[in-house]
Amino acid sequence: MQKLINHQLFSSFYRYFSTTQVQCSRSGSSSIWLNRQSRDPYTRDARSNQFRARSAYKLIELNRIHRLFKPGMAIVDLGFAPGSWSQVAIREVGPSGKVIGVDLISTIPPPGVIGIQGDLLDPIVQQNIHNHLVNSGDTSTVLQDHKVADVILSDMMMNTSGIKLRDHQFSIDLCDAALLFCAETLKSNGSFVCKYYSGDQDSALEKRIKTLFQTVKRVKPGACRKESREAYFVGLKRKSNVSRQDMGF
Ligand SMILES: C[S@@+](CC[C@H](N)C(=O)[O-])C[C@H]1O[C@@H](n2cnc3c(N)ncnc32)[C@H](O)[C@@H]1O
Repeated sequence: MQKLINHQLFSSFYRYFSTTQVQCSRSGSSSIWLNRQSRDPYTRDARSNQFRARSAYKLIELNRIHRLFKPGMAIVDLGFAPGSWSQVAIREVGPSGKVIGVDLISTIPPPGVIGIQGDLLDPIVQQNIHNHLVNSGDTSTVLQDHKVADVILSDMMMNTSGIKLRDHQFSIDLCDAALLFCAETLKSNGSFVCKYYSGDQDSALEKRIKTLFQTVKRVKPGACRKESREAYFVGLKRKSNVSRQDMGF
């Protein structure tokens, strides 16, 4: 928990730092970036299929391999802006399902998706998600410990700084926050997808995920940039009766 509090204090500094850095580096390399985008098949496909971002194809591939979604499911999409994962999820679960997207950034959610602006690390935001999952949407009521989501997705990350250690640590903290949220909210046998930036703590994180899920896979979908350290953990079949202590928190 102390780690999460530290993370909260750190995040406002990090947001400032990373935004400033991106602004500086974009101006120097914008033509290279634009050139790469125009030649990228995922960017082209995303545009013609009206996805809000090329990252839709990462989730499409993960779903093709692991069959995460079924019609009628309740999905939580952590770090959903601009919304391409939520577009994929709502298409898969259909009108009888539910997709709740959460992000620090204010974003108009895709049609059919419930959007919540806030920080996953904020307990009020977590309560709000929980309330939407059980239908009331009433944030004044503190609900009991119901496990109600079928799938929890986390593509959470701030702009990367280019400093490997910092990006890795930051992503591991976000994965831990998402994993703890799974422990509170995900149904038995439910699934988890979590983005991480690879580094020396990958195996320790994998071990924590394995305490909560029967099967854990590491996947680097084709749409991830080859040069990027980004990859995903997929946790399948959530075990029941696992405590925070069992998970090493
Ligand atoms: C790579 S983007 C997600 C892209 C999205 N999956 C899509 O396909 O459109 C990562 C998002 O995570 C969000 N994020 C980072 N930390 C967060 C936090 N603590 N709580 C909620 N959202 C967070 C960022 O604001 C950012 O919009």
